[in-house]
Amino acid sequence: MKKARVLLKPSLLPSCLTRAKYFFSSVSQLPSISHQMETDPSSGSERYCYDPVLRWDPQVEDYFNKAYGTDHFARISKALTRPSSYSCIRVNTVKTTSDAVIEKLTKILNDSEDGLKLVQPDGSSPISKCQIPGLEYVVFVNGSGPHKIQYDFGLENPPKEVLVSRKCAEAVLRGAQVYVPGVLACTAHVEKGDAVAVCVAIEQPGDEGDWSVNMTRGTTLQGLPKDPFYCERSGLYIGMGTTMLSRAGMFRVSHGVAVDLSNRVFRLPSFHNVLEGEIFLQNLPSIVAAHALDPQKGERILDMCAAPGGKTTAIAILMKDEGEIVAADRSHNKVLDVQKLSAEMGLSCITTCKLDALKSVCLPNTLNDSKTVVNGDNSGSMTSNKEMAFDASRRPEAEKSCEKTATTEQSNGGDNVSQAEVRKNKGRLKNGRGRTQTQGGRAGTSQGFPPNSFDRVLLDAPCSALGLRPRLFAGLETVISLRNHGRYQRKMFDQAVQLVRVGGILVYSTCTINPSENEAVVRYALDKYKFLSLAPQHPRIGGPGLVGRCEFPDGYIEEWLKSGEEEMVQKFDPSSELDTIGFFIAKFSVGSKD
Ligand SMILES: C[S@@+](CC[C@H](N)C(=O)[O-])C[C@H]1O[C@@H](n2cnc3c(N)ncnc32)[C@H](O)[C@@H]1O
Repeated sequence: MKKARVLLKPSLLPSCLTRAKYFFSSVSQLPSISHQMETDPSSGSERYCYDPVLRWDPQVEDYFNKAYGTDHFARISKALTRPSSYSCIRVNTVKTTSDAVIEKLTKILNDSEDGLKLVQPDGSSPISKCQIPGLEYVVFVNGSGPHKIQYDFGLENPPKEVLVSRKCAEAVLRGAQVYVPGVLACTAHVEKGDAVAVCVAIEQPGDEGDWSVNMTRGTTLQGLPKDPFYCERSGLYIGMGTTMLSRAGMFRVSHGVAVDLSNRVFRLPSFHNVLEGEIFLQNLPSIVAAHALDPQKGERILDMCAAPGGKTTAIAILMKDEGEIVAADRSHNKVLDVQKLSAEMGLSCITTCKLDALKSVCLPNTLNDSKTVVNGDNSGSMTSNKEMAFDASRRPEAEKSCEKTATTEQSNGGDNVSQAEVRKNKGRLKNGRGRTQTQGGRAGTSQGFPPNSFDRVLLDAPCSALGLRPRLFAGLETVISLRNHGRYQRKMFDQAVQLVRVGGILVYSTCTINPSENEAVVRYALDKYKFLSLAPQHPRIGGPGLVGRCEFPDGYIEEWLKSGEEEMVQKFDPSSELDTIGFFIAKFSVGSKD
């Protein structure tokens, strides 16, 4: 067995370890996930193993190599192909406590076969409470891997196989089952109950610089070198399991588990449908982003790109469900997801609306034309509005009329309504239709909000998502598309900055490692809006941002942070000891806008 590789530059270790000190007192028993697996060519283990190489567009790779250094980027790239070695659970403290959740999860794991596999080498529980001050409501469940799977076949006698899509494999590596829609191909004559090796089909380069899997669903595999995708599957085996359906069944039915993957390269518990409403599976940096916003009870907060509502609900819990959070998203269906999650978690301070973040600011001359509607889902928050620091009733009538929130079509048919009607509806909805009954329905459209109408704004921007783990393919992003993400985010930022009141806070976050969407957006913001300044974040467990600039071969110059700014942001590096997704958080204080 080769030795585990050191994942951090030695010079970075002291500061990272200080940051990680609290964290690691709870996640200290994690088996290393950087072991290279033993190989034995004669047994086919070079082929039947998990050792993926993440493919990038060459220019993107070049850009990231310049930004991070070649060795560091190679480590990031490798880390992205693996799941984080633990699951992070945010406890809904409005409903329960970490201790109660730990007790319930322990029982659930003890009662399940899979739970036994998670018990740590020293026999201790894989479940622990986060030790970072202020984050005691976060619970970790350690997983393990990569495990060497005994496929028990040599090259002469290949295993029966099920080939799954990349998306399916990424979910399976995070602990999901292999569901029927994810199956692309299967060996001939597979019957229900057969032992199969599960491998993944990853996009391959085409003749015209395109990428595709190029395989028809239902393809028959023989396990022979003449199989389609034979070479490409090498090193892409994610486990061994038992088929729940015959080959014919897998391609006939539309849903259900295709393979019970009992022997996995990575073992992480699945929390699907577990303790619904009491817990939420969320990456640690996302929880930290909600803390960076530092929401206070009674404040009025805008979450501009809120769906599915992970951060919205985290913010609501930090506010003890007192105040008003407007959770907006461009997608109608996704807004319904936020409503559903809020209801499930029993949070009443969340108002939802469909709103394009690029049109979030409604200017005074549009106010007269705008429609005002009531969000039945927000009936609870209407009550708590009375206590709000930024009380809607104290805002000018013109400002209030700018808002139009969820379920409105149901209450007023989407027509313009008077304020009196609005208030009447609020009361009716509060005592009438239950929150969950609004879910089936509709998300109202907002016309935007007046400038300076929020105490705090979170812009958790749509991004290239190049920090998400595990990721098995990254070839579609080009330097141009990466720049375009940054452009889109800057436009959203232009809106966000107008909506925060003087003295308020704006948090910008992404789940990508791409500096064009992180440091370059911060540079843009600080250079354009002189009234913004970077604010300290608590807790600060991420690493520093990138200082400097990048000159591209086409002459484009991208400016990043200036010296002294790097420690004000949090950059979560997937290859660091924290073992999180790649994530970026910048917090801005809004000074006088004059
Ligand atoms: C990174 S996700 C947000 C995740 C969310 N904050 C959470 O923690 O659960 C980005 C979201 O932005 C939304 N989005 C994309 N473009 C948008 C736009 N122009 N206006 C509003 N939302 C947008 C997407 O629908 C997506 O739900």
